[in-house]
Amino acid sequence: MSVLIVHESMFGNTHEVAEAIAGGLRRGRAPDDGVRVVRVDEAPAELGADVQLLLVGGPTHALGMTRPNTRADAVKQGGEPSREGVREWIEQLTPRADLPVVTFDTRVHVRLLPGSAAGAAAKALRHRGFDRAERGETFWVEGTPGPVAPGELERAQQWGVELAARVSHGVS
Ligand SMILES: Cc1cc2nc3c(=O)[nH]c(=O)nc-3n(C[C@H](O)[C@H](O)[C@H](O)COP(=O)(O)O)c2cc1C
Repeated sequence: MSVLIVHESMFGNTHEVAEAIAGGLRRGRAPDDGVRVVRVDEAPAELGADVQLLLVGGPTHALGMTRPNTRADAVKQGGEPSREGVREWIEQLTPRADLPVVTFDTRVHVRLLPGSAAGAAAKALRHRGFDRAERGETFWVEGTPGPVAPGELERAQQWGVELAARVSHGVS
């Protein structure tokens, strides 16, 4: 089994979460099996046949996935520029209806602030033809630049362990 974790991150928080999930997946699996963490602007538009689980993660911007204007805003606030985001990647991705896909995101914990990049990405993936795409977890950050809130990286790692078990049992 090979797991591909495609993620977008402007201040590094979603990247830390992606690495923690990868750590959990590796802990839950044989050591030399493939778990790859890839930035969205280096991710392939065609997924290899070896990919048996796809995780897609990104920061929540303006209640959903990032857009060019929200990314420009993040860069003004000190974020790293990115050629494209999860939204644009999904739009040109060759669909695989059979592939289990689980999304995740990062957000700030503000009361009554709705919206999640994970929810929006799962919907966009299903619309694109990934019939098995589902919304996964949200991980909290303490402000726009971060850091990741206490305990969230441990929770991400634990989630990775659970995802590994799910796939290796063939349930997904
Ligand atoms: C332009 C912009 C819009 C944002 N909008 C939201 C939002 O609607 N809801 C939210 O919870 N967080 C929002 N945030 C905070 C981001 O979710 C936070 O910066 C992100 O989770 C950090 O992840 P990263 O380090 O991987 O970029 C916004 C941040 C920026 C820069």
